[in-house]
Amino acid sequence: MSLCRVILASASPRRKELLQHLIPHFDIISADVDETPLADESPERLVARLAEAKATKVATHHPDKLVIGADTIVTFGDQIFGKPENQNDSIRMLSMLSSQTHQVITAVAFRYQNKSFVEQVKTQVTFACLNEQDMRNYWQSGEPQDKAGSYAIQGIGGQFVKSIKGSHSNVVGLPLYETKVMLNKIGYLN
Ligand SMILES: Cc1cn([C@H]2C[C@H](O)[C@@H](COP(=O)(O)OP(=O)(O)OP(=O)(O)O)O2)c(=O)[nH]c1=O
Repeated sequence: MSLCRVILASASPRRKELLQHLIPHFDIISADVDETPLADESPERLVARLAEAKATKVATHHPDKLVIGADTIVTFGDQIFGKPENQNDSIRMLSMLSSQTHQVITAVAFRYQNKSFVEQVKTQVTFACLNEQDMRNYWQSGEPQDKAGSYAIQGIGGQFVKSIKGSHSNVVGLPLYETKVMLNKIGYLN
């Protein structure tokens, strides 16, 4: 039996790497949840609901642990971009993001002692102008497939980003500063 007090409810290698900056030892149990938005669900409601659903799913079997779930989405106008379904979907998203500013929202949910704590963080990202060939080549790299909005700021997709306003780690999938504040609030890092 593991002696770790914390479980990260995520299959994302990025979240694992980021959380390692705050907590030396934790277990990982991924939580598979249906990420389809509900009818008329706002981006803020969606991202919070999914982060909480991931944490709760794992916490059901581990009530004595701090379980951390997270979800990241990209919003542009009234559109919500999750992971691309295929190359056309990726090109559709990136074409809309080209030369524009969009928002990345990550919600972080803690499930601890039968209570939920959810925070969300927003980062503004401004893209350079992308042409069709850039987007096709990018798809072939394999990077956009499992990323919200179809890009990774921490990888090849970083060259599409002219500027950001707000937390960089939030775009990658776990806002480090805000997560640390949450850990402090529940007394974990004190
Ligand atoms: C915009 C952007 C997203 N992403 C990633 C963060 C998330 O891992 C992913 C969005 O999908 P999520 O559903 O938030 O997470 P996930 O399926 O990867 O992992 P899990 O649900 O098991 O926790 O997109 C980047 O890595 N870089 C970026 O620049």
